[in-house]
Amino acid sequence: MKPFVYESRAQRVLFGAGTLAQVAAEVEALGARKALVLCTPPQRAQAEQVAGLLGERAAGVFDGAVMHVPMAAAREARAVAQRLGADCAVAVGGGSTIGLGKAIALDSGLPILAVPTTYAGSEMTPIYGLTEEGVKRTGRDLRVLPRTVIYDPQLSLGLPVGLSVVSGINAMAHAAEGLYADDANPVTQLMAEEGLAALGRALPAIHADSGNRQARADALYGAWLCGTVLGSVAMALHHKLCHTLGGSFNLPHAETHTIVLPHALAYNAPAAPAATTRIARALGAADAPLALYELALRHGAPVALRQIGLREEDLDRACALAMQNQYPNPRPLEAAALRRLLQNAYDGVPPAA
Ligand SMILES: NC(=O)c1ccc[n+]([C@@H]2O[C@H](COP(=O)([O-])OP(=O)(O)OC[C@H]3O[C@@H](n4cnc5c(N)ncnc54)[C@H](O)[C@@H]3O)[C@@H](O)[C@H]2O)c1
Ligand SMILES: O=C(O)CCC(=O)CC(=O)O
Repeated sequence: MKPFVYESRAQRVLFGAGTLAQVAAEVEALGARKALVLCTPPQRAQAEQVAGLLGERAAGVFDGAVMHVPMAAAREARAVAQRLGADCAVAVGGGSTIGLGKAIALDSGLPILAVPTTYAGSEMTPIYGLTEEGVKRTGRDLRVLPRTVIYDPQLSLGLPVGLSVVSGINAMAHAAEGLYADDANPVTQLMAEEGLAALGRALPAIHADSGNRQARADALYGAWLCGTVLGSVAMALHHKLCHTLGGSFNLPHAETHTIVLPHALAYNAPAAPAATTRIARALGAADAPLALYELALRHGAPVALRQIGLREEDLDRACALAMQNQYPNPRPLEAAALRRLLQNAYDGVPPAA
């Protein structure tokens, strides 16, 4: 075994059906007295329920979370938190809502308590993303890492099946890329394989029955592990492509991950054979990129960028943007090969190296 560094993160995690009932005690344990509850507009009722559980510890509900965290939304949320005298943010929702909490914490140091209701995994990372003037900027800062996470699978029962599948594959992307990260280590690789296997089992079961509580719990467990991997090691080509496509062309995040992942893995497979074998093993498949393509196709997820609103004439600009400020990647980025990858993802054909 090669020498390595593993940095653990200080977070408190409550996992299991009914754990949301602990939210007020957990806010108190953070030493906070006024929590601003964050959500998207469609999740306002869920956020109001959490505010009800918080009682007098609730400063209010702010429902301005938007995908890719536009700077304007971040500024508004920061101003509301300040105006209401909030000393804590409780983010009830997916990556967009947790991302809004991170935008507040980055500015103010306010602690975040995350209640994830999708499988994006943001609650386990010190990574934030902010979008301004059509460019998504990401960074790492320990101030944005949620201090407490409540994984209550009951809250994800209402996540539509389509969103559940793409969100789960978003999490799987964190683990898959984590397996070939240049700073990967045996501990994160163990979590990555376990996370991939848990989601590989859970997503078909949720597709068959969205009310399957065991599958909902498995998916959250997988999201936890995959998110931890993302938060611990470097991202590579796949995440760079998704951030470019999401931030510059306003494509939906989890769907973009779902479509790009098989193609990014096929691009990297010749340079990362051990990681590719481990992904396949976790999924019980012979061919990792194809297994992920089929997981999406068989469970009703989009497999083509043209299906989610990208225009073919945007592919050249997407390729040029992805070549800028590259993330470390096992296979060097070649513009012509990357352009082919994007064309394949646009057309929705099976992945090819
Ligand atoms: N920083 C990180 O580590 C990290 C990791 C992953 C994703 N992200 C970010 O997260 C964002 C995407 O997050 P997402 O894919 O979770 O989507 P999202 O948070 O935008 O949620 C998608 C939609 O589903 C709704 N929803 C969420 N949970 C629901 C539930 N249980 N029942 C019914 N509706 C529900 C939301 O209100 C929203 O309308 C992107 O901006 C992405 O960049 C960040
Ligand atoms: O937008 C962010 O917060 C960064 C997203 C990220 O790094 C993980 C992802 O692309 O799913």
